[in-house]
Amino acid sequence: MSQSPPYDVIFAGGGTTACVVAGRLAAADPSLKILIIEAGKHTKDVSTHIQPARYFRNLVTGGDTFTFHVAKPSDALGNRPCIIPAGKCVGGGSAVNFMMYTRASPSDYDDWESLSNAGWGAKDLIPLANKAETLEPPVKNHHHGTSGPIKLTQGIQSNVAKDFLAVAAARDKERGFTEDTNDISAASVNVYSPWFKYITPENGRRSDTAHHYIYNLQNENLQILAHCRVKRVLFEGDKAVGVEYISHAPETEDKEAVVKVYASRLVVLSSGAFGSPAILERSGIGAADLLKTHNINQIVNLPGVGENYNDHNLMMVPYHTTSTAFTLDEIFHGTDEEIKVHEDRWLRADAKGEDKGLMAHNGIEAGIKLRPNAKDLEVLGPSFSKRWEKFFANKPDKPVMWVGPLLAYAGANAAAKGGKLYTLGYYTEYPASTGRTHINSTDPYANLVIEPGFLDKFRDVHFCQVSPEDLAVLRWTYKWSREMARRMDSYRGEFAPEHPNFAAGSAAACGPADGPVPISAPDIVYSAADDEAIDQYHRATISTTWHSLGTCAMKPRNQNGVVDPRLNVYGVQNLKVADLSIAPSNVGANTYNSALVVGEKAAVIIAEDLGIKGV
Ligand SMILES: Cc1cc2nc3c(=O)[nH]c(=O)nc-3n(C[C@H](O)[C@H](O)[C@H](O)COP(=O)(O)OP(=O)(O)OC[C@H]3O[C@@H](n4cnc5c(N)ncnc54)[C@H](O)[C@@H]3O)c2cc1C
Repeated sequence: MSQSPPYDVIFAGGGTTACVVAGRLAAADPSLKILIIEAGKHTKDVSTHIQPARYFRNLVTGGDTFTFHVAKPSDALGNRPCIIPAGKCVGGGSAVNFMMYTRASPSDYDDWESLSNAGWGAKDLIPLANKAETLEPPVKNHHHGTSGPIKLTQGIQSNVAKDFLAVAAARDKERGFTEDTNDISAASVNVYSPWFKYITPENGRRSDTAHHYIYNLQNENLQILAHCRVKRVLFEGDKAVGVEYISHAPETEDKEAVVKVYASRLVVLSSGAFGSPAILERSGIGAADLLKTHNINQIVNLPGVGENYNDHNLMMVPYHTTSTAFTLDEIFHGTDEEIKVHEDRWLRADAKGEDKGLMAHNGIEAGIKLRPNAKDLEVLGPSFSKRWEKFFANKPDKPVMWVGPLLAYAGANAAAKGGKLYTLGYYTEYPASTGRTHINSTDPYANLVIEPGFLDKFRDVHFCQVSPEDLAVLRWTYKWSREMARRMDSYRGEFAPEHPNFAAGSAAACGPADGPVPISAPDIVYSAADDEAIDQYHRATISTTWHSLGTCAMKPRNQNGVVDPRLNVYGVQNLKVADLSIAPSNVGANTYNSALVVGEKAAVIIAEDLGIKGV
């Protein structure tokens, strides 16, 4: 065991939120001694992170910048263990994500505030979302930031995305069109829209928090230890005084060295929805029974730690397309030589000021935050109506699903190789089912016990019922999105291996096609057997949307809360959590933006606590 000199503040985890908080504090008070301890590697100027279109290949090739969490097999998913990847590198999720820009609905943050969290409502947090971003040129609604560190790209280049919006305009006049579905008003939900991207327009680089809050600072008092995994928090009595970590840094002579490092003012856990509750449990903060099972000395009995796991349920449904369709297939699935052509163009363009081409793209340019209309609610039927009435009906800014085209095939089926495909993606914005994550051992490298709860309802040790409302919205959206897809000019049929297994002769049978059906074509009529095939398909296929949150919930302690509204862990001193694990309930959006918001808010709170001005 070795010791090192004290820091003022230590961050356990150097992901999306940590970079925002540490960067803001360091910029406001350059004398503050900050240490960030990150399990993964540095990402500064690393091409596979900064070149946007690389993201899919990073994910499927199982790169070293992810932790691939393996969940427990579940009946609801046909006994399948879901794999839930999370970013593992400086910048965390922001350095590996799909760069799709979306903001939570105002009512999501008001829901957070209503759980005794004064200062966490939409009126408080939307200004912080604006503080984090730059949208240039600004859209007319003035609901975006114009001088924040995180840069956004607008505009549609792809014929596939244009086709999607053209079908919407011709077929679904009721829902309409907006230039900006993230203008934080209910009027922009259930309306088709172009989709912004977390890509810097001037240089075609990913807009992550590592480069835009941390790597751009020249400050020797802000140190980052990469390749180091925090095992537990160190306490003197009930006061957090530091952390113990294991170093795997290539420069460390004694690999596996266990190091203690001390913070004189604050320890912040920022290891994400899986990492932060695990560190708490290994430190003796969690449910008493669990701590006892693992022979961990109990510091605080806090049964909410690791509970309240939330995510979204994702489907990626592929369609054949034309040889002239604008897709990223060559970068997603091509050979190294094919990819190099795109990389060379991206690099060359810097010098010549030219367009950077496909490498500067994320392939997501249009979509809708979808709500069912009256006719759709009839189709959705009684299994969804209770949930609709209770949760959605009076909150018109809450979407039920997100739907939009991804300009590529996002699967691994060899039969798709060499072909051109696009995907219609959809995910459930607020699944009724939730889950949990807990440690299985005191070893920080051991797998966690994760029950994400996808499609599970009324789950206890004896009984599991597949959530009828979650299945109903997925079934409805498969049909809805297929009607959109088959009218797009770029449509050339379904990629059948990744659609439901409809019986031969069914009106819903899938396969290649010569072209789209007319806009006015009748919708496909599905039989009861077809519906069953769709349900089986969803149970066999749905996955994480990589939007894990909620496992150290900011709620009252007697409601399974873990942190208070100033992000302090209940029952101890000098210990906060700052990442998406603190979200008390789900948000109807991709979650990078909420991580930025939590980061900006945490920076303000910590600056107030430490007496730092100018954050
Ligand atoms: C593949 C993928 C695609 C996504 N696509 C989008 C998208 O298009 N749009 C969008 O809005 N959102 C997207 N997201 C979600 C978004 O990126 C995340 O919600 C967000 O980054 C989470 O931020 P966080 O700070 O809570 O955690 P993270 O950014 O995950 O940071 C946690 C960090 O802690 C580190 N850590 C964990 N345990 C330890 C330990 N014991 N010791 C030291 N370090 C530790 C991890 O390595 C990680 O770097 C995506 C996420 C992923 C993974």
